[in-house]
This record gives sequence, structure tokens and C-alpha cells, in this order.
Amino acid sequence: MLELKHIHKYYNPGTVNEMCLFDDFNFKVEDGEFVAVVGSNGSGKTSMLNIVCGSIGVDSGKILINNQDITNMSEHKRLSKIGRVFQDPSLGTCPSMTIMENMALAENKGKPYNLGFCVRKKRKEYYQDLLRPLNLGLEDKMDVKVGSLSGGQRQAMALLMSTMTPIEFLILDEHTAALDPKTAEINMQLTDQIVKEKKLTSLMVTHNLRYALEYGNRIIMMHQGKVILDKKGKEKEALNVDDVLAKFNEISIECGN
Ligand SMILES: Nc1ncnc2c1ncn2[C@@H]1O[C@H](COP(=O)(O)OP(=O)(O)OP(=O)(O)O)[C@@H](O)[C@H]1O
Repeated sequence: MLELKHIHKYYNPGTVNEMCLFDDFNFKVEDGEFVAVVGSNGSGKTSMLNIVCGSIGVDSGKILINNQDITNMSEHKRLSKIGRVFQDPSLGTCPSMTIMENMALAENKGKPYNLGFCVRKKRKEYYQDLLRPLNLGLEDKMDVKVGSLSGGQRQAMALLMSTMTPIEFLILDEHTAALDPKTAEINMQLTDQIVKEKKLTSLMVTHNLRYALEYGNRIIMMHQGKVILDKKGKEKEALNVDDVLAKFNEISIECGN
């Protein structure tokens, strides 16, 4: 279980640009939940993910994983429990390294990287077995530099790599936003498959309302640092894209747009 308790977060405190994003923000994700996070621009979605991952600190409040207080745990340590995929495919893979090297790096996340090339060579078949179900032919390009792959291929690899070590949480930050519709769909199906197979508790920020409703078992909408809609199970299943759009319109009218 992941909990954000009484989170207060200011950006640029003490300056003319001071901005309070979270003012007593509370949010709980139960084990096994796949939460789709939608919301207006600037509502705090990415900031929330950054707070969970430890990429940014909080001014007060607590972050708990299975009742363990991780508020002061470094980002590096937290990432042993958390896998993260970003919108930009180049952030999840190393472009100057080959597919083989990237996979070896991902498998050794959190360990000193001193395994000999021979050891890695023995893993080649294992990595190829992992890549084959993607149906992208990557298993035949083990020595190709990742920088020469397409965005969709790299994002599929990023997804696979982020879940190669035994993580508890998967954090997806608009991970299909930069992909063409067909590739985005393939990556979403792959996400769903990995989440189900590995029973990962997941948080997925997306602006694609269809994905938010079709995938996962809970949807939240954020606005101005608050959760303004939270539906799961049958209540979520009963929602359609028009319902969610109507809620977006409500927010826009409130903001005078
Ligand atoms: N490093 C930062 N310094 C100052 N302000 C920031 C910083 N990061 C985010 N903000 C501000 O915090 C607010 C929330 O930003 P955040 O990126 O979390 O929103 P978001 O919901 O992910 O937006 P989008 O849908 O546009 O990606 C915005 O007003 C943004 O300008």
C-alpha cells in the first residue's frame, strides 16, 4: 500500500513566484490497484509522481509504503521498489548502449555493475525470450544501439526494463503520449499485460481518457492540487469518456475558461 499523508508542497518558497501546489494532500493506493490519473494541465499529476519517487521533496507530510515511512529515503533507494516510465522514450533507456547492454543494466538495477561480459553473454537468450513477445523483432537486434530504434520500440523496451527487477510499484508518466496511435495501443496492451502478470500496483498519468477508462481498475481526476474525482470497481466501469469530459468542462467553467 502506498500512502501520501498530509502533503504540503510549495514551489519557489519565499520568492515572488511562490506557489502552493499541495495543501494537505492525502491519497492512498491499495495493493493491486492500477490507478489512471487524469486532470488539467498543471494540476499536480507529475509532481505527485515525483513526490512518490523521491525526485522532489515535500515541505511536510509523510510518504508511506506498506506503513514504512519513506519520506526521507533517497530517490535511488526508493527505485529498488519502484519502476518508472516517462513520456520521453529517451529517458528510460541509454541510447549509446546496445539492446543487450541496456537489458543487462536494467537487470542489475541497484547492484554494482561489475559482471563480466561473458556472464552477460549467457543472459542473451534470456533477454531475447523477454523481448520476443513484444513482436518488434528486437530479439534479433541485440547488438544494435538503442538510440537507433524508433520511439515506440524504445518505450516498449523502457517498460520491459523498468519491470525486470522485482518492483512493487509501476509509475507511468504519460508513457504513450509521444507515440503514434497504433504504437501507443501496443504499448498500452503491453503495460496491461505486465501489470497483470507481475501483479504490480500502478499509477498511470494520461491525457488519453479512453486509456484511463479502459485500463486499470481505478480512475482519479486531479485539479489544482486536489483529487476531485475518484472511482473504482463497478463505479469506474459505469463511467464513459463523455462523463469524464463533462467533469473536465465543469473544472474549466470554474476556472473561467
Ligand atoms: N520544478 C518546478 N518549479 C516550479 N514550479 C513547478 C515545478 N514543477 C512543477 N511546477 C508547477 O506546479 C504545477 C503542477 O505541475 P505538474 O507538472 O505537476 O502538473 P501536471 O498535472 O503534471 O501538468 P501537465 O498535465 O501539464 O503535465 C504547475 O503550475 C507547474 O508550473
